[in-house]
Amino acid sequence: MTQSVLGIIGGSGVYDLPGLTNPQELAIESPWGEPSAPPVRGEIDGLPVVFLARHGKGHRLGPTDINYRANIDAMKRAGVTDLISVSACGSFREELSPGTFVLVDQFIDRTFARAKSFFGAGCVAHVAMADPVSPGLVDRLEAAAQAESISYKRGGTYLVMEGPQFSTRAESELYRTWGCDVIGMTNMPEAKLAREAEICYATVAMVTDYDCWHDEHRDVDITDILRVVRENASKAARLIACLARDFPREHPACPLGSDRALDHALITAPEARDPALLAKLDAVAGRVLNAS
Ligand SMILES: CSC[C@H]1O[C@H](OP(=O)(O)O)[C@H](O)[C@@H]1O
Ligand SMILES: Nc1ncnc2[nH]cnc12
Repeated sequence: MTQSVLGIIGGSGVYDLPGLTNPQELAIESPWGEPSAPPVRGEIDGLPVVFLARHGKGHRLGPTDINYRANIDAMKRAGVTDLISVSACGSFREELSPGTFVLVDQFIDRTFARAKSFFGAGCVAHVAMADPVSPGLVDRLEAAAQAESISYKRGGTYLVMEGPQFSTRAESELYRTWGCDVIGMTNMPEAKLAREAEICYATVAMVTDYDCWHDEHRDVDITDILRVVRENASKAARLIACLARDFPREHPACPLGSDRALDHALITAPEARDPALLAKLDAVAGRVLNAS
């Protein structure tokens, strides 16, 4: 049996987790570099919870500067089995107004300046990403949103742009024609890396603005985003507290197999593997590497 450890990655405006009892900074060293901040481990109603501020203390890091590999590796080393991203996002739909929480189920990754895999020369792996979000986690987030009377939408496609500049109007219109629902700058490669690390992943995308396509709303700016995020922070804290309270203490097997994503993903023959890379993969891929 694997004990559940709930991980929370807090995005813009979410720099700590009120309600975490006995919080302690973990001094985790990752072979992938520096995480954005030391993960903080505590408990909510007896459930172990690990919080990480994605942009670091004082929002030190922009979306391209974040070491996504170090963050996910650190969460894996902290024992996280199930990971929730709490993120600000722009909306591409009239009905997804600021304040709505979107439980996204798809991503389009338009980022281009980030390390996107733990694997590569010396140990190649290809994990499935058709369904990037763990449906069991979304079920629990939905139940928590209902219990807390938080306005939410289940399902939606999150376009991940490189940033840090917001979209041009032409880009915003283009993403709408693609059927995207929301836009942000951080959930990729985070979701891909969580999958490689066999951690179940889901996103709560908190709508803060209408980007720049809407005739009757002014174009997105940072002041508006931070105002809405601050208004939403207590809702996000209630959602997480409710999720944690009702979360199974034994990690439930992911129906998609996210938590066993490496079972058939490694393609490099054992004799062709690079020992230096294998050493860095001890946490992320130890389960399968130690078995073969
Ligand atoms: C602060 S405005 C843009 C910034 O906010 C979102 O960050 P996060 O996903 O960490 O909440 C968005 O992705 C951008 O990085
Ligand atoms: N409109 C927007 N574009 C990209 N990232 C965002 N984060 C919040 N709003 C955003």
